[in-house]
Amino acid sequence: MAYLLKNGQVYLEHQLVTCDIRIQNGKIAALGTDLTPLADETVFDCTAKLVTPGLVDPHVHLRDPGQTDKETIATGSAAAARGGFTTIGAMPNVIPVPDDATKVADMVQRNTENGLVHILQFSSITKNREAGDLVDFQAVKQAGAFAVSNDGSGVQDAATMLKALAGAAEAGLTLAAHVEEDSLKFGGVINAGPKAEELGVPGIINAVETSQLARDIALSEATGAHYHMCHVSTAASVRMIRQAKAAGIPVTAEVTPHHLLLSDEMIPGNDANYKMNPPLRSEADRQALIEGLCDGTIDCIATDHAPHTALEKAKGLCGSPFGITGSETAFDTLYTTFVQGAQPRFTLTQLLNWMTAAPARCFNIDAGTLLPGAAADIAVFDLKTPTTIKADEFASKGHNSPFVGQTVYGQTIATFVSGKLVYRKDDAQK
Ligand SMILES: NC(=O)N[C@@H](CC(=O)O)C(=O)O
Ligand SMILES: [Zn+2]
Ligand SMILES: [Zn+2]
Repeated sequence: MAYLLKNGQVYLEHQLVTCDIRIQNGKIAALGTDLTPLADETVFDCTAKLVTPGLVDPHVHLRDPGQTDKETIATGSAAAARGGFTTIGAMPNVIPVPDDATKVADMVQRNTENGLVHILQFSSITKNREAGDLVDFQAVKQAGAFAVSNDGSGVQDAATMLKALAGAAEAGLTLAAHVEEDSLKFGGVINAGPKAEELGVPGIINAVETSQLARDIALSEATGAHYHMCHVSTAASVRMIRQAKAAGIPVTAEVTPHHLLLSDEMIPGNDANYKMNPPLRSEADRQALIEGLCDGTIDCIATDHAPHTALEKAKGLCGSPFGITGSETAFDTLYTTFVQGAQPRFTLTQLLNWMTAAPARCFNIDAGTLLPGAAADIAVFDLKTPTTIKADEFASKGHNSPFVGQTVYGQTIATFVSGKLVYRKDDAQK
């Protein structure tokens, strides 16, 4: 299929320009004003719409294989497409864990066969994501892994982390770290603080994150290996990353929409849709995350889309698993609060950079540009029409989102992956 996207507000190399985009053979064929439709082209009127490189989300959980009651590659990638994402990184906490060349190759094939968007596959860092043997990083890279992570748990042993960083760097793979010191967790379910006391539930202290981050920064310095921190949640972490970067240590970091938008004070009660790992922290932490993103300490935004079943999430703060969905609410909630809101904190181009080129840079992904010759991975957003987030409209199987019921701007109108229309709002509504 060939398309001509007419007259959009196009995010092009860090600027917004009004222009047309010609899509031919899965690629951006031309940009220009007043391009005349060719005979084989379907014209899309994008007047007053935002047209951007498809969003890049380096951190999602697709649950497939192993927990397909929560999500599948098909539903998780459809959720990504509905959120405007065209490239996602799939975490390896599936069953079996992709921890060798055969299992990674199998995942890559499943992702290609069942995915609606480009799905990049993480291998684990250690065998079965457990203490013990490291994965053969060269082998999993050859099998198609784009990065390594034990997400869902931190690597508890320092020597293992040292060797993992050195090995991943040697193989040319980014190591993405879930940073959590198990011995300091003490059964916590939300942030330690007044809210946990009010609700009478065990709290998670900041040092669960920062104590391991301090170790990891030291190990990144010792090895010279690139270290990417997943879902930064505390002000102290931001400070430590800022210092590490100033010292020339090759650290990058991501923050989630929910840690930017919510603090533990906003937890309305015993509601598991506010339970995730790391937990929502204090308002001061939230403000530090916003500042860290704005000053370049935090490099990019990643959703940590973590679907769970309604049955599991009905079990309250203490009984339910950690995690909330994010793919379908990331752009509109962030845009509405931080760009379009009464007290804007980001420009639209900043937000788009953090959701396209910046994550692509952290992981060496070839995505996030609309220059001619690039893959036609494109999202079209409506910034003008308010819409209410409804769980029954999610493409994800997971309905565990604290943002349901919010009225937002920035809903996705259309998503193209390699020139193929994979999501269109009008079709979804039929
Ligand atoms: N973030 C979460 O709360 N949960 C994630 C695991 C993870 O990202 O650590 C999950 O897989 O459910
Ligand atoms: Zn994690
Ligand atoms: Zn995760």
